Amino acid sequence: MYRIESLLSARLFISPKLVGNRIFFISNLSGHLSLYAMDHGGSVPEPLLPPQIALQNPHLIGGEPYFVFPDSGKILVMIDRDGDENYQPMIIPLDGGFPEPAFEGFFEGTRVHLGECDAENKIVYLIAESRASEAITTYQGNLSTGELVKLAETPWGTYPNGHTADHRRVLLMEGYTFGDSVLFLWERGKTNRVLMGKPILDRAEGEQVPLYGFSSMNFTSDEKSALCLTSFFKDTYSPAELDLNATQDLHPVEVNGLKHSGVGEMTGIYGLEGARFALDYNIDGVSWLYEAEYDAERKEFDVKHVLVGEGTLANGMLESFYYDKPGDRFILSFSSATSPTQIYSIEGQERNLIIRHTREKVLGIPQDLLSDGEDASYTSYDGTRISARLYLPAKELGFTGSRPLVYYVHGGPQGQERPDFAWFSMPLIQYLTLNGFAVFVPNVRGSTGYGMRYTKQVDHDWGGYDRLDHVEAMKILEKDKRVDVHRAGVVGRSYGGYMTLTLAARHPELWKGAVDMFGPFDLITFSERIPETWKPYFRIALGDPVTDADFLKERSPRTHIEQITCPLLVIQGKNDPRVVERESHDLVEYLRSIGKQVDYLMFENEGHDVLKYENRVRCYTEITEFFKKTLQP
Ligand SMILES: CSCC[C@H](NC=O)C(=O)N[C@@H](CC(C)C)C(=O)N[C@@H](Cc1ccccc1)C(=O)O
Repeated sequence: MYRIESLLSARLFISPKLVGNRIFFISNLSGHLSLYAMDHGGSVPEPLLPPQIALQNPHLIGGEPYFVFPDSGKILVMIDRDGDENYQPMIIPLDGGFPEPAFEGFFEGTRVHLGECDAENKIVYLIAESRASEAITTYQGNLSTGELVKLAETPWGTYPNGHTADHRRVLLMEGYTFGDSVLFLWERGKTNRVLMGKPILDRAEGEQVPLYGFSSMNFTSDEKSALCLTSFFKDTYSPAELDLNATQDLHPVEVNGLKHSGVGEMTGIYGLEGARFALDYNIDGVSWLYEAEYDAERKEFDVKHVLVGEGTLANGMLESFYYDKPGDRFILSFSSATSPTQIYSIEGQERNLIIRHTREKVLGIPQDLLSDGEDASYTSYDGTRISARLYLPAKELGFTGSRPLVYYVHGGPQGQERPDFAWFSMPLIQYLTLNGFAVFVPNVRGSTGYGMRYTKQVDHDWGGYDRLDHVEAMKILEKDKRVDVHRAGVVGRSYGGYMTLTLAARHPELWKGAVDMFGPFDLITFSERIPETWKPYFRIALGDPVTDADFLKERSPRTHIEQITCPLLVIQGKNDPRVVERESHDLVEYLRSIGKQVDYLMFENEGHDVLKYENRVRCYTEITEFFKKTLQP
């Protein structure tokens, strides 16, 4: 008999930053996420925020969760209220304290994201979403003077992505849907100029434009061009150099000396110092990070060191890393399917000094009783390769016979399930295998991690071809004697919750139980209830609730839900701004009105996640007990 408390005793150690002799990090040491600091070399972590403040999961924030400004003796930290995602930039002293609004409360009433920060010049970039209209405004802020300069305001939002050393020129990216973006140059005192792409308002009705998939913009040392990541030359993304004195002038850049092989994407280029960069890759979910030097003449990167991907830091996921320029060191958070998040620093000129700063463990359960998972990729109905993993109970647990199946669907939809102990799903997967279940985790079309074309396939097709990939997976799993597909349950959060409802309603013969965590039930009401600033994106990526009403109705779980035959458990956070509580409430009320079996678990102090310790214990326990009851392991 294993307890969920064993898995949850492994606390999160994420978003570390190394400043002088101090390691700053976010952790749930107290039962909810907060900000801490400890000495490099070891000391008892000190809380930097009062105990009643709970931070959001950095993965959901979209931008920096906090930033340290040592010379000003300040930390800028993004704080919401119990998951409502109305983040406000707040200031605390370097050694902690009660947060005060930054910029004299200028951002009150908006939802703010913290973009790039420059500790030396005390410059920050902030993106403020209106809570009343479709307007997103981008600012450059000076923490020393309190000055705020407006860089742009659009319904789509522009995200600062690279700046010159003096911050007089900034690259702004306006994104419409995944990969479809336009790059602007902001220059102090001048009108914003398009560098790459065609702004949406200049496009003819139905006009097809090239997808650039831009990210990771970095000005080169001479500031005449920018290095960036793009899908323009390679579907799985590659570096390119953009001439800033011209328009639409992009050149491919090679990378020499990579050590990994396999299917995946390049995911980031980060300027370290001068011509030195960190290059980030995601190879079938596993992280690789290299240190490389850029040769501007040859337009090539030469890898100097493997930072993540080999040795201690192999076969797992890099949650985040931070480069400490004065100390020429890296600090990072890394986890795998069977090992919780740990903070490591990589030091020394040869990058061969790897120091582990935490000793988190799953309490009382040997690591070999956890499941590494195995590759279970398959070919779908139209020949598309679908990446997937199958987590089976460890042999030592002594389960015999074919195992009942829990089918886990990730969210986004443009997300990816990775060997990531920091994310909600991994403790659940491990707890389920400890209880005798097989857990199947696919990354169907629409997921990130397998190239731009793969990811784009779910745009304006929610519950379409991706649904059929799931149905196909169930046919393939039927042939695996280790798995009993006749005792199968489905679970997912957010878009995964939507897909859970869709699969349970449209393919009722496949399931004996379903758990929907905050999934949209009715795509029209869902679209009307999301924050105003998200509506322009969802009108394209999902469908327009006015002009595409018939399509959205056909793709809504509400339209098919009467066909559901298995029991359903619905889980929801009261403060969720993305899929509001009303959406799950409507689902539960409707199912009860037609006599279907449904349980409702609603957390008063959660948003689009389940983050607080007591809630996590309850959530994982209820999901597992539900599947024990319905699938009989
Ligand atoms: C500018 S809108 C981005 C919305 C974001 N989707 C990103 O691709 C998102 O919040 N998706 C939700 C579903 C939606 C509200 C119906 C979602 O599935 N959330 C996931 C978390 C996640 C967020 C972003 C990217 C991947 C996963 C979840 O909570 O599991």
